[in-house]
Amino acid sequence: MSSLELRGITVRYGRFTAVENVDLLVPEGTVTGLVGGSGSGKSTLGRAVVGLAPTQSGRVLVDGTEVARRRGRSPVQLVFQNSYASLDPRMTVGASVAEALSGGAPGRRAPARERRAARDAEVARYLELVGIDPARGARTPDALSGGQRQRVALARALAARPAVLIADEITSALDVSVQGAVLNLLRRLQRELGFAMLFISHNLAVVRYLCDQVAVMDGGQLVERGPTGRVLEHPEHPVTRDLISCVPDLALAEEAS
Ligand SMILES: Nc1ncnc2c1ncn2[C@@H]1O[C@H](COP(=O)(O)OP(=O)(O)OP(=O)(O)O)[C@@H](O)[C@H]1O
Repeated sequence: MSSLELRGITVRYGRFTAVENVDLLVPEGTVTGLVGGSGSGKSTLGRAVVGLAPTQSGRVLVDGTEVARRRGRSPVQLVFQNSYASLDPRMTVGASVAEALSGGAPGRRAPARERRAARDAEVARYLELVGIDPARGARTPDALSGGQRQRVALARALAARPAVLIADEITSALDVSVQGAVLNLLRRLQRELGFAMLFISHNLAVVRYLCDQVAVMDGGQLVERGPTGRVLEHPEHPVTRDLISCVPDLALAEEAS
């Protein structure tokens, strides 16, 4: 089980401050939903965690150790809304997953044939884990549906054995019928593998389903955070109330409580 801690993260695009002094803890093996209006800074914060945003100041810690000081592969993986952005269009999806594998037996000294067989078995294992027939590993991303591509993007992220997964609107480009399947899969894998997850979404119903805690952003700042039930049923900040009032079922739940 792993945890993610952000301390004083500030991100600027030129003179514009997109994220300001954000502190956030995603406790061991739990899921925090990051919500907020369009342009509030959610994606920028997610990208800052993996070093893809121009972070001005702040620290990212995984299991109490600063990520920038760790050696080797990053313990944090990011999956985007656009699965095309996560996968190289020229590579087979099997090769994309293989590239992300975090290594392991057999060692460098093993014969090439043995190493290749072990790698292929690992790739098949990750594709199966996300419900993709390993035979599809020989295809390129354009030969898959959006839902299948997003599953492969997830397999690729998990193949790196992340301690932390940042999921940025990963189902919003999918049909509603496929969204449910991908969310169920994500919830099952998160529980089984025990990684901490920052789940960025504008869909509060999905956040209620998946997240232990919710953090609300507005204008680059965190304005409210707490256990999901408390935040969604008894919101304290006007921004949170506004977000909830846009979702009829959640608004009714709040009125009833
Ligand atoms: N590369 C960039 N250069 C300049 N400004 C940017 C860049 N990326 C984002 N911004 C600005 O930073 C602010 C936060 O954007 P961000 O994408 O993080 O918001 P968001 O909460 O994820 O929004 P959405 O829900 O619409 O995706 C916005 O005002 C946006 O225009």
